[in-house]
Amino acid sequence: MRLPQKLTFTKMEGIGNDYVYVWFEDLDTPLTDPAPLAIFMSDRNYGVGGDGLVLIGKSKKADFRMRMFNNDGSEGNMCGNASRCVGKFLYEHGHTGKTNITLETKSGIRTLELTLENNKVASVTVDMGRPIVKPADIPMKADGETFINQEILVNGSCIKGTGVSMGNPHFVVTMHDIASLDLPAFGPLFEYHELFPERVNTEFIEVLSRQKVRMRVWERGSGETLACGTGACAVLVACVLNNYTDKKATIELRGGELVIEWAEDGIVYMTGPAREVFSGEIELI
Ligand SMILES: N[C@@H](CCC[C@H](N)C(=O)O)C(=O)O
Repeated sequence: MRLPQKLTFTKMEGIGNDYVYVWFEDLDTPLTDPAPLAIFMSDRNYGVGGDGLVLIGKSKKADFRMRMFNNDGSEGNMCGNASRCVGKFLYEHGHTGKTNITLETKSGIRTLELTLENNKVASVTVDMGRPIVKPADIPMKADGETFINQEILVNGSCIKGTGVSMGNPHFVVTMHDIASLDLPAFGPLFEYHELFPERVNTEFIEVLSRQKVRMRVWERGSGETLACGTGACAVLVACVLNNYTDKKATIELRGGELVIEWAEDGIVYMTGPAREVFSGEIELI
């Protein structure tokens, strides 16, 4: 089966982390290799424009299924901001009337709890699963049970950071002034660092109080984005492990704020908004 000549899409954003969303009933056919489509759709000059592509479809294991691709075509196991947008898309585009939706992702089944205002989705709380801190499972080439505030050598400088996986790998680095950071120069040094065999998403943070942290992110496969939901969860977990914050805090990203809680059941919950920007039809070239 061939892809149709024209695809209907919806552009959505979760605190500025923008993806192109496409509904495919069956996510495995006819799209055997979504990477070129992700690169084309994300292109801000020749495509729709976004940080990547999100495919939504039916699932045999949960209510629905999501696959997400970065703008370089690589597939991410999980995407926090996209999962909130998927909840809004499914409800407002009439795919479900449920406000508690299970979503199959490459990192497991997640639950989306929709909060409605005037029958529109105002915010979504996502069960983001349990954080993984063992370096071998993040994955990170380091021994031991955790990697908390330990030094790594980056371009000749010793930099301390904490490794956390939220279904995808993150490295959290505390700094004094993240605003002046030259991320396009600095980010790739972490993304392609030999310590991370599957590359890494890196969060640069300033701890403002025990309930508030400011962050910027360099995402593997997409570069600097305005926000990263799994990144915000990894930041909260890293801050708790370092005793910088309480187990519930607001994470301030360039595109907006998320409330993250590492609850007593061991699960990390993320709450934030989702917004539809526009829908359209694009001719595939
Ligand atoms: N922006 C996302 C994460 C997207 C995937 C990431 N770049 C990866 O490859 O692991 C989020 O909101 O979590």
